[in-house]
Amino acid sequence: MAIPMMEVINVDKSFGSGEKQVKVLSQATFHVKKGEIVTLFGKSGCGKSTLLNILGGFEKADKGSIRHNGEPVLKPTKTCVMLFQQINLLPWRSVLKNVELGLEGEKLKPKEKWARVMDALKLVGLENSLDKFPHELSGGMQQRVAIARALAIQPDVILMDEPFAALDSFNRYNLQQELLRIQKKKNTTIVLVTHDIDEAVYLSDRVIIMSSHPGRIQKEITITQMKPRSRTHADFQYFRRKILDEFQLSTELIAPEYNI
Ligand SMILES: Nc1ncnc2c1ncn2[C@@H]1O[C@H](COP(=O)(O)OP(=O)(O)OP(=O)(O)O)[C@@H](O)[C@H]1O
Repeated sequence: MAIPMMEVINVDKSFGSGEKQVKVLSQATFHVKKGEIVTLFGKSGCGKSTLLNILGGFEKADKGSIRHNGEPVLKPTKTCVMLFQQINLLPWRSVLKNVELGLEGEKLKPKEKWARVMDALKLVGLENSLDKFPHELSGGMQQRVAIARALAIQPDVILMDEPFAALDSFNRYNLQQELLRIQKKKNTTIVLVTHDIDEAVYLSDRVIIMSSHPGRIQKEITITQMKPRSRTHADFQYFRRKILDEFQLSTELIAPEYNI
């Protein structure tokens, strides 16, 4: 059997010490295959971001192991990049320079660097906005720049922590659609954190449901509806309901935009 792209095995994590110690993750185990979009889904505070940070090597697990292509993850690397809800563009750098930032420190010939940056910018549809500065862009466009910066690095895995949460629903829907297009083209592996049920069902191949206090993997739900998915299709509603059922939320609550 092929080695999964990412493996999380029996991960425990606590914060604080003594009486103030709080166990945030317990025995978390899951894997992500190449080219999959896997979403960590659960209530606020259940440990989704902590688990994502551990996957990226930004936090250390107390117990258990994280493997990327079979190798232990001990620190952040450029093979696994993180995209945050806060977009973190440098305001004094143009779109082009912000995307180039991801390649700083890499030994690339100028021509190769240009090709990578332009390829990424074309993928997000910003190849004609090279000289614009972040304040001249909408929130959605800024997040596209951040996605281009991540893509230019050509990572194996992109970790996304609620990347579209700050956007209005039009921009969010648009970018979700764009993300699927880009992901399909590059067969990128994505691990996403969200508490937006629509986003989880629209994007994911698998949704990993987490319970709280401490965070555990409660269930994995494979979303078998064909992509691109219609949000109004009965199958889409079926998977939303299936996720809501995990939280014992009644079916009356399955209105669009419902967030856990
Ligand atoms: N560095 C830290 N030090 C102490 N406690 C922390 C730290 N990071 C997270 N926590 C605590 O761990 C718990 C899980 O936090 P985490 O951010 O992983 O949850 P989450 O599921 O991503 O929440 P949300 O959906 O609200 O972002 C929370 O109770 C949080 O306060």
